[in-house]
Amino acid sequence: MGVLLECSGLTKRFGKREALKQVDLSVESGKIVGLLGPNGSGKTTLIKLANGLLRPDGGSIRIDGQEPGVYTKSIVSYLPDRMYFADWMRVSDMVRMFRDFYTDFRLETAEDMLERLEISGSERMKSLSKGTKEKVQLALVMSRKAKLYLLDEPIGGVDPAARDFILRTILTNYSEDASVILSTHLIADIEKVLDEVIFLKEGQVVRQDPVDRIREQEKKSVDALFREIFAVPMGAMDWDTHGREGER
Ligand SMILES: Nc1ncnc2c1ncn2[C@@H]1O[C@H](COP(=O)(O)OP(=O)(O)OP(=O)(O)O)[C@@H](O)[C@H]1O
Repeated sequence: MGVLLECSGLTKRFGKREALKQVDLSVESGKIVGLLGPNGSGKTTLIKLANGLLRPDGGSIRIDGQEPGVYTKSIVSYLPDRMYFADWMRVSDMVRMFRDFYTDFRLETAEDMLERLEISGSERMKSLSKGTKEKVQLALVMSRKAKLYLLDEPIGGVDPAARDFILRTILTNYSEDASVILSTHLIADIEKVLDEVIFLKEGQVVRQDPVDRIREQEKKSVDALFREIFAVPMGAMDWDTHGREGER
């Protein structure tokens, strides 16, 4: 299995803030990888760089050997952290848009998934709940036969029962030589499907390991390890008796 995503010295700045600092990492094809880290650690920035929505300020990022561009967009299926469609559209319009846009779109897969999720094609996006909109988007993104799926918080807004369906959807809808990179805060829910994890802290990779190795070496779950590495010291905040943050 070859390397599908490779970052070398990857750096991204927003003004004076360094969102990513000299990131080196590689992801092989055939893996489901969790991109994990606290708020502001650089997960979305990395995903946007991989998708060509941002340009690096230093270092490089390559997908299937190429810098993000026309070719990589044809093999990457991207679920953004925010909605990007017009509210007036019906679900069926969205399906049609994906079918027209992407030659690798599998119409039957999309229709089957939406049916299982009990989402009708005639529904207007604006009439759907936030979680249902997310399900529609994920169903469409996973219906492409891509080489790399970049999913930014794919289960953030959906209820626990639907999360399992979505995880199974992710597992069953990518081919063996494809990879999935997903960011999430819901580690306990998702770690059972992950092959590897990448921990990001303040724009740097602090750990990249297969999940099995973490369980073997650390004798704990990824969720427990994450909580340990990223624990916020109790003394960092003082709370007064009314539950408000106290003055320090
Ligand atoms: N467009 C922007 N302009 C300025 N700063 C930005 C911009 N996008 C991201 N940042 C900053 O870059 C850093 C990394 O942000 P990013 O959104 O990648 O983090 P994240 O790990 O995805 O966070 P979260 O878990 O909260 O979604 C943060 O400090 C953020 O404030």
